[in-house]
Amino acid sequence: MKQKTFAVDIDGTITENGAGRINLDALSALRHLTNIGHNVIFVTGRSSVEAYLLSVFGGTTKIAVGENGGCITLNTNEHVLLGDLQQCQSAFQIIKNEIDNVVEKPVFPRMTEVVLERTFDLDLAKNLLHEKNLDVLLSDSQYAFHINSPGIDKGTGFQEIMRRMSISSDDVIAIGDSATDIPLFKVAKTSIALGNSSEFVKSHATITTSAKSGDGVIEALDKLAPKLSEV
Ligand SMILES: O=C(O)COP(=O)(O)O
Ligand SMILES: [Mg+2]
Repeated sequence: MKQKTFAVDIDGTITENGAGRINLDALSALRHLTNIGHNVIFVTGRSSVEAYLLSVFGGTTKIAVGENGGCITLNTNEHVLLGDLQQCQSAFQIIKNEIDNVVEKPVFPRMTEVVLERTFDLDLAKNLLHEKNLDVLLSDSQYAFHINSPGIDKGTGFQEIMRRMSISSDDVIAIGDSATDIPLFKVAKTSIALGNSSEFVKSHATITTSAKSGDGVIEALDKLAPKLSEV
């Protein structure tokens, strides 16, 4: 069996969005895939350190993409910064000064991006930054809004891992729930949108599940099981 690489979102995929509680059956299924020789790599808007720690405690592949693609954690002391924090902070100041209710979300420290509460009109902020010729990226993970550097998203962040690990997109299976996962779907031959995804997100995936979040992960892996024997 050829080794597959699962690129797995966290919030809303293996957790219930907002609460952050892990679906243990889903994590157990991902650990099993790792144990039989596949890669299982978290790709999230959370910090890359949180994702790396989840891989350690969860028993999956010990490398992680965090900050919505802006940062890769390779081990406890090695982080690859793909985004530019200053650039994102400048954009944050601009929208904060001109739009009401633009506030930072209390999250673990970020090295490359700004994370905001979902308390303002994101399209209004996108238009404002476009008028000022600031091409940072604004996105909504359903858990938070993110300001990332131009060209930085989960797809480009994961492609850096694919390059480092010589992983072909033919062997990538992406699993996610929100708009921030669409760039990740695009670098994977197989992509899974969970039942809690919007119709727009589902339209970008090759597989959709009826079950939501972690239960949807299990549903999808059950569907793929015949193709996923030991490596
Ligand atoms: O947006 C976040 O910070 C987390 O969300 P994600 O794990 O679904 O990317
Ligand atoms: Mg998510």
